[in-house]
Amino acid sequence: MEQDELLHQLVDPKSPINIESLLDTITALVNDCKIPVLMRMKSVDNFISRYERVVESVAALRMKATDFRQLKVIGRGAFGEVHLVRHTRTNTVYAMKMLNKDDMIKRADSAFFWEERDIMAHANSEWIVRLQYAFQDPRHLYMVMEYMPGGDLVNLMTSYEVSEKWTRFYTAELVEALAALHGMGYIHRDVKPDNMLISRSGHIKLADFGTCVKMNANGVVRCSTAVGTPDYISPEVLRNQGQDSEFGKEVDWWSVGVFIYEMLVGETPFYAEALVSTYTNIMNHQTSLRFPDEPLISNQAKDIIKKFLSAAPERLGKNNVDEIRNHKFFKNDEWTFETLRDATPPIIPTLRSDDDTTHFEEIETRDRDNASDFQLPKTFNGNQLPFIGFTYSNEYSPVKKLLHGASS
Ligand SMILES: CN(C)[C@H]1CCc2nc(NC(=O)c3cccc([C@H]4CCCN4C(=O)Nc4cccc(C#N)c4)c3)sc2C1
Repeated sequence: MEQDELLHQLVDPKSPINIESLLDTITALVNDCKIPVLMRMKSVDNFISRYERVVESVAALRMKATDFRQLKVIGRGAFGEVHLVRHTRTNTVYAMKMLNKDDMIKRADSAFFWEERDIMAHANSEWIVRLQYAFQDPRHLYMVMEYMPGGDLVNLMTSYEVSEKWTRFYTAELVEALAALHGMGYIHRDVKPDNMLISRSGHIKLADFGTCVKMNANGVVRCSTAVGTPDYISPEVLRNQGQDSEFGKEVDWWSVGVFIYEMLVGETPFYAEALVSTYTNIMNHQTSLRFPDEPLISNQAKDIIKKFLSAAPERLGKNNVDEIRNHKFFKNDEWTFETLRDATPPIIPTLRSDDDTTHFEEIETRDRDNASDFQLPKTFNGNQLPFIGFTYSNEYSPVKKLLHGASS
């Protein structure tokens, strides 16, 4: 029956008209209309006086920032920070990413977070950091994610001399994580050690999906803005910067080649003082790729690096992931790609408590005086509209229980 179909839309986590999205909508509308200038209009004033209290009471019942105790800043990006937090009701520790809505609106960059939210919410993969909740208030978006107490691989590389044995393990896990992400139809575009985090067990997961993009039916992406960090960016993404270009998931396999080189050599293969020289080295990778005499690198390691750092049409992984898994670099007597998850990782983080942050760099708290740089808009700008539908909870929400009873 039609009502049943509608009922199911209300509780489907992927529906744009599920209950969370509808509550986001009424909240956004009130917040965008609650402007003195606008309320001089009768229709706006009547709407606000009917809904302002309702929206306030709804906000008090929904998940909010004060439900979490801030413990420590563990990361910072262009539009926000990640904090280690403790959910007061359940006492559980999470990593909570906060993105500043004002900055995103000002920079007209308020759509990149959808891929990150959808990937972490629906991946259901041991290789991808999990999204527990997503919520928002008039100033920020919040993503409550599983805490990865081992820190990122940059921190590991600066703390240890990484052997080929370790590199083999972490590269194999990265290959499986990218295979899972590509399997969901996404390209990462910014694969680098900063985005590989170590869990309590010592296995790694991919994080930070802001640069991800969905492939089209024939597995390519038409997109000109070159994103990604210079050192890891592939030549085809660089070459077609600006023009409309097509590229596929092989851009991520290029970055794996850079990653292997960096773990074994200690610096990235195309690094140069000036950014433009790094770009030149990447474009001329056939000639610029060099292996130093020290440290000694095995032939199979050099071979797989060269096969990843090659032109897109003949790059390793272009046809399928198995051509990567079968490369002799991964041959070893401790694990296979099938048993990888049960293998013992090189480093199992030593943790004194569930909120131990010793594996994260100290980050100075930015004393942004928010009050000053947030001014109320002069008229209806629809500044809250880009964020409608962002709120997510993977738990069986009370609404679902209520509706489930009704529709069964
Ligand atoms: C230019 N446009 C198009 C967009 C391109 C993509 C993009 N990504 C952004 N991203 C950000 O603004 C941002 C904010 C906080 C932290 C982080 C990462 C970078 C540092 C750590 N981090 C992160 O996500 N950490 C993380 C994630 C998950 C679990 C744990 C733990 N434990 C830690 C990124 S802003 C922006 C603009």
